[in-house]
Amino acid sequence: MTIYDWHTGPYPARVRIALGELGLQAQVRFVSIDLWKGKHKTPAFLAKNYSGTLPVLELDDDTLIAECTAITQYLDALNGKPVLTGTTPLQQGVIHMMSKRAEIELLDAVSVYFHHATPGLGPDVELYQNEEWGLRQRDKAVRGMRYFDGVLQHRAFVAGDTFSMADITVIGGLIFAELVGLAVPAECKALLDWYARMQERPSVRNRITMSEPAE
Ligand SMILES: N[C@@H](CCC(=O)N[C@@H](CS(=O)(=O)O)C(=O)NCC(=O)O)C(=O)O
Repeated sequence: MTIYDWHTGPYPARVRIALGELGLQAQVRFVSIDLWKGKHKTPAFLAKNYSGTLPVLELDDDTLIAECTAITQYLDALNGKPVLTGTTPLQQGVIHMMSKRAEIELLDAVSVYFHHATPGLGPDVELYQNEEWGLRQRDKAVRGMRYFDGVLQHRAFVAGDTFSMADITVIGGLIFAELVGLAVPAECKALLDWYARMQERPSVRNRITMSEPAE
């Protein structure tokens, strides 16, 4: 399997953490796509992912899977014993809901702030920016942090009593928030305590050191 990504990216972190949790790192070859130079928007890469985003998983039969949730779902199902996306219909439903909510209310909101209300990837890549929209999404992301703080006041993990894909998506959101200097409100103690625990997981600590042959 080949993964096209950028080693420090928040969305790529989601798949790298999933690979670490599943012990699949050795089965993956990473190829760097330099999004700071707009290499994710070239015709060659758009042919791999219409959306022009990272990461993309390419299987040995040339199948291409984009979208972090889809890639995680595929990897988690490989050995028939899912540990990240749920083993019962109820778990699968709740994990998918909380992961999607983490995308909408936190991770994607921080991403829009980055691309629209900061220099983002630079003027050659950010061809359209709307600062007001970016600032609104920043405020939405902080509300999302408060929401997940409330969730984690009552449960050990984002979707229940075990670690799941939903935790990985919130981790991605907080990685992106750190990158853009968007601090978690100090009063969000449950979220901050949970994040400190998450950063102790080897899959989170070691995500960037995975072998990284540049393209
Ligand atoms: N919905 C996609 C979003 C992926 C995404 O936005 N990836 C970022 C990579 S990173 O910023 O996290 O490194 C990207 O390609 N951004 C480039 C761009 O949006 O132009 C997913 O979940 O995979």
